[in-house]
Amino acid sequence: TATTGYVLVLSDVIAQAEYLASSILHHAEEKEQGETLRIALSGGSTPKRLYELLGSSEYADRMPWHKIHLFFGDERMVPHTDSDSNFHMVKESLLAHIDIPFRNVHPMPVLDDPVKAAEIYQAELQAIYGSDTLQAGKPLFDIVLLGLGGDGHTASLFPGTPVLEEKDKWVSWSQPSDAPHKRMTLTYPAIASSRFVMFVVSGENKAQIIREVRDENKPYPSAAIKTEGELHWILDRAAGGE
Ligand SMILES: O=C(O)[C@H](O)[C@@H](O)[C@H](O)[C@H](O)COP(=O)(O)O
Repeated sequence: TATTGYVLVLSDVIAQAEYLASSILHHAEEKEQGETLRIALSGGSTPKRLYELLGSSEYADRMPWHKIHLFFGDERMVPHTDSDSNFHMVKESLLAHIDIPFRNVHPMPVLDDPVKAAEIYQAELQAIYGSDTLQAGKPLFDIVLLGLGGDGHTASLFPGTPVLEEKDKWVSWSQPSDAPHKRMTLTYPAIASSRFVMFVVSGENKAQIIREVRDENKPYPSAAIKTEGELHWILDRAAGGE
């Protein structure tokens, strides 16, 4: 079944972050008492502005953080204190500024053995999901935020890496040829078990790859992203063009 969704081009990265923050607030407020909103956060530089906005006076006290669980779509296998760590970036830009229950934040574990680390994170997801198998109609995530690399990668699903073939595991790892660190990542099946996948991409330097992924459907890892729900592209004008 074709994935439904839309492309939204906002005037700039500020409007892009505002749109996403208000969208996340809307989805959180929709949740009944006792229900939770599960968000898989993306790493890299683009979403930092959104995290800073969610951690700012404009949103920090308005968000029902007790209802929100934050997961990671991927991670660099470096200590969480390292400046290359996605957890570190999220901690600095968001977690340090909000009052969210500790148990609602789910960083990817970083171990020397990435296979073990992936198993631990999968077990954590399965415990929260309440089953070891993903079920149609029961999404693991409400929202999965994804970025887009110049080589067409997303999360840590890099071109030519074995993790692209993963059909069962929810979490796995990869060693991209040109990336300094091993990576841990959600797999296609885990990302697909979602209500909303939102590609958040900005900057003129991404305009070409977006066209190739979206319009020319070139076989990039990001072009193979599927979701049970809706797939949206939330772009700034520089990336999305007119
Ligand atoms: O850990 C990461 O690096 C990301 O999850 C990765 O998939 C990122 O989203 C893209 O590389 C885009 O990165 P920028 O936003 O920095 O362009």
